Amino acid sequence: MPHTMSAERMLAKNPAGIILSGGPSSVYEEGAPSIDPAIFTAGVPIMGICYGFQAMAQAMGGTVAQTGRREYGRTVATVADAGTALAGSGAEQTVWMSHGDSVQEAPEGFTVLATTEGAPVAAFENLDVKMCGVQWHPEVKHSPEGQAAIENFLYNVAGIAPDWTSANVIDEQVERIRAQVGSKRVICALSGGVDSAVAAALVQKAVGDQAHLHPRGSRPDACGRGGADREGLRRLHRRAPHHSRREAALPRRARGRQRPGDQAQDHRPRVHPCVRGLRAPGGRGGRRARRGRRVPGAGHPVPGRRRVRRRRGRGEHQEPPQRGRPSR
Ligand SMILES: NC(=O)CC[C@H](N)C(=O)O
Repeated sequence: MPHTMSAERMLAKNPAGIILSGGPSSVYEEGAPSIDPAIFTAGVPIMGICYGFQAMAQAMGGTVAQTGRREYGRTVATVADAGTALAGSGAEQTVWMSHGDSVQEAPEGFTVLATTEGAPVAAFENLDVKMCGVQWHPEVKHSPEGQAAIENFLYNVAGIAPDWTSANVIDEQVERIRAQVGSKRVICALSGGVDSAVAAALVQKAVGDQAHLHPRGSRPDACGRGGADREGLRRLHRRAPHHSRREAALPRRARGRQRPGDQAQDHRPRVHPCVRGLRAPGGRGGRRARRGRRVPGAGHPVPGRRRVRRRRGRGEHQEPPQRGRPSR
């Protein structure tokens, strides 16, 4: 979320926690990024990192100043009291620093957890208001215990359950698709790439026969440039009865009889007519489509007629065809 967002709008998203990130400004400068102070009294768990830590300190009544003791890079933090936010830490930990300002005094009610040479308050927490912060950067690999600090905030300060799995994501998306589609029907164009294949699989799982899958070529195995698993695409395709029926209604030559790689003989429609009808101005068999020009979203063009004819008529004495547009 941008720092300019009002607390009201942030809270409308029902956040389980907020992390205030770092940034190059100084909180005491005029025009420095500020956060709607109402966010600090809303009861939402908040973690501050570097600039975010300083912004939180200032907003909660602490002091921030430039100390002249800039710290950059690997730094040793002395952990006097690991508390909850640094639980699991030893008496010292290596952290990655990048700051010129420091929190001089922690806000009232906050426990100072760690210090460094350049930062008298390098980490603090107040579990009553579910807030904590660190002067260093736990989000980079160079802070070896940074991940633990972030997990401590999420699980133990904010109390968020670590129950995210990819299976949940599928169920969630399926539910959302069902709610959005209702009893309507869906056209799902398959490019042969991974994204559209995943989207198609989700749509089909959600609404079954209400989904009409349209691979870019007329056969599933003609799809794609090797991005998606071909067998998977074939399976998806088999489960889409509407496509087969639609395909059966196509003229035989449009159904794809050519050998792979035989471009000149490729009479397949560049996209399924249903999709082309939606996308291309002039629709099915339109002039733009036949000339071998690109129709937005219509896959690769087959060679234009003119080029095919030139090739056929080429004699020994003639110049070989030039790439690009033939000159007149
Ligand atoms: N990386 C940061 O967030 C820097 C914060 C602040 N500008 C400082 O130098 O202390």
